[in-house]
Formats: sequence, C-alpha cells, structure tokens
Amino acid sequence: MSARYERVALIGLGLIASSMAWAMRRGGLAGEITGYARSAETRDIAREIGLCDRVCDSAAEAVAGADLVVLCVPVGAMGAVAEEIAPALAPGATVSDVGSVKKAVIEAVAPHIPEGVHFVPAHPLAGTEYSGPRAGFAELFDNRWCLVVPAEGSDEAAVSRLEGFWEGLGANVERMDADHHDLVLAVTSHTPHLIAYTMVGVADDLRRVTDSEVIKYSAAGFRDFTRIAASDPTMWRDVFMTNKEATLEILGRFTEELFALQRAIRLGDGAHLHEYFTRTRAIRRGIIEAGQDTAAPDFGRGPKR
Ligand SMILES: NC(=O)c1ccc[n+]([C@@H]2O[C@H](COP(=O)([O-])OP(=O)(O)OC[C@H]3O[C@@H](n4cnc5c(N)ncnc54)[C@H](O)[C@@H]3O)[C@@H](O)[C@H]2O)c1
Ligand SMILES: O=C(O)C(=O)C[C@]1(C(=O)O)C=C[C@@H](O)C=C1
Repeated sequence: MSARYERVALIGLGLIASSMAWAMRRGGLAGEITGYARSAETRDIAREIGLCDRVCDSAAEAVAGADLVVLCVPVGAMGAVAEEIAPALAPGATVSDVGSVKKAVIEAVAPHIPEGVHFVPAHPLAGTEYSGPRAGFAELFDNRWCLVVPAEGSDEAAVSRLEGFWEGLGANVERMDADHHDLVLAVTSHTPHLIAYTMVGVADDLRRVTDSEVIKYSAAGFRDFTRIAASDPTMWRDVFMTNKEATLEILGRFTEELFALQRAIRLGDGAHLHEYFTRTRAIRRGIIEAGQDTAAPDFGRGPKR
C-alpha cells in the first residue's frame, strides 16, 4: 500500500530527485516537497521548472520540519550532507538515500543521524545516462526494483512506511542487506558500467587510427555501450571509490573468463566459444520467460528527446 509523507525534502536535485518529485506529484505522495542543491544554477533551474513547492538556499532550511528527507547526492557526498543537515532534522523524521552503494553510505551517514530520527537507506534500480534537474520523469521507477537496506536497529514502522512510499512511486520493493546489495550491484551494474567505459575508451583510441569509422559504422551493441559510458563521471567515480572490494572481486572473475575466451579464440577452440555463448543465451531467455525483463522500451531508457 502506498504511503504518504506530509513534507518531503530532497537534497541534491538531479535525475533521481527530479524523477522522485514528479512521481510524488503523480501519486499524491507528499503534502509539500522542498529541495536543495549545492549549486545556485541547479536551484534556479529547479525553481524555473517548478520541481518543488519550495527550493531552499540551504540544506538545513529544506529539511526543517520534513518527515522524510532523501539524500540524492553522489555517494561520496552523502556523509558531509548528513553532517550538515543533522542539527536541523525533526524528531521522528526518516532520513533515506538513493545511493548506488549501500555499505559505504551507511558507514558515512549513520554516525550523523540524531537519536529519535530513523535512517532507512534505499536504492532504486532505475536510471538513465542523463543527469541534472531537467532529466527526471515521473515514470522512471515504474515496474523497476527499489532495494530497501535497513540499517542495524532500523525502526520497522519507518521501514515499511518507506517501502510503501516507493511502491507509490511505481517501484517493486525488496529488502536486502548492505553487503549482499553491494555484491549484487557490482555484478549487475557497477562492473558492466566499467566495461562499457573501457570499451568506448578503446574505440576512441582506435578512432585516432581509423578516423571516424569506429563511430560511423558502430553497431547497436556498441551504441548501447556509448549510452552507458555517457553516464555522470562524478557519480561513477564515487561508485568505484566506495564499492571497491565487491567491484574488484567481480572484475577479477571477469578478467579470468575473458582470458579463457581469448585463449579459446587463439587456439581456434570453437566448441568452447559455442558452449559459452549457448549458456549465456539461456540466461537471457530465462529472464524473458520469467517475465523479469522490466526494462520495457518506454521506461529506463531516458526521457524522450
Ligand atoms: N543516475 C542513475 O542511473 C542512478 C540510479 C540509481 C541511483 N543513483 C544514485 O542517486 C544519486 C544521485 O544520482 P543522480 O543520477 O540523480 O545524479 P545527478 O548528477 O543528476 O544529481 C546529483 C545532484 O546532487 C547535487 N550535489 C552534488 N554534490 C552535492 C553536495 N555535496 N551537496 C548538495 N548537493 C550536491 C548536484 O548539484 C545535483 O543536483 C547518486 O548517489 C547515485 O549513485 C543514480
Ligand atoms: O539505465 C541506466 O542508465 C542505468 O545505468 C541505471 C542503473 C543500472 O546500472 O541499471 C545505474 C546505476 C544505478 O545505481 C541503478 C541503475
């Protein structure tokens, strides 16, 4: 059942916060939405497009009296923002976040949360390669997962209320612990982004040799890589700086497999390649048959431009 808050404060007014604001409006999930972003330019844009009921010039002003505060800044900035807002938080309020990494965010934020304020971390598994306050759209979270990662000792009522709120934003909600979250996301999101960044970098190096051919004749697969590799550099720098252990673990496995495939190509071992590609194709088909391919064409591919 969807839950409503009287006053929701969004700190950081980029893609995720702006999508939340539009989705809250659509679902009538907030009495009032306040917002704050560090840059005056972002605050001006947010005012111009009517993103929030009130865009404030300080984080403390935005969170004052809010019963839900959502930190929507890059993962590396979460701790400093939590410290800044702590004295202004209302007793009984819930502080949440949308960071792509959970263990490091909990470690950075939890020490600043005052007694009597609930901290319920979360992570919507939905995004695009666009950033900033103009990038958001109300449907971003529709039929996508939102993982709720209760910190130790989280208040059950505060956790279920936040879960209801995310359902109201359109998401399917599941709970997960922080370590498991960070490992799963290293496999499904963080390492794939690093691979896309690398592949586009390699093609760019090659382009200097072959002029514009690489881009001109790029096939759909490579174009998908360029979309992913256009994602925000600050956000992704912070993801790799804070989810180091899990990403290195998955990258280690990835390079082992890559070397095995490289060896099979060098040795002309077609059977190995065929067997490997058959296994991976079955995984994709399994996802589709289970009806879990939630990346429907209309959603999660960015705003229509
Ligand atoms: N983009 C995605 O695909 C995606 C998906 C799920 C979760 N996330 C997570 O959501 C968070 C926000 O990502 P986004 O895509 O909305 O980013 P974004 O770049 O679109 O927006 C970030 C906002 O934070 C502001 N900001 C940066 N540092 C700040 C600070 N110290 N104090 C106050 N404001 C500050 C920026 O001005 C900007 O308004 C990140 O933690 C990211 O890991 C992103
Ligand atoms: O669709 C995209 O552009 C995304 O990369 C979204 C994506 C993902 O990897 O799936 C990126 C980071 C998040 O923390 C959650 C979602």
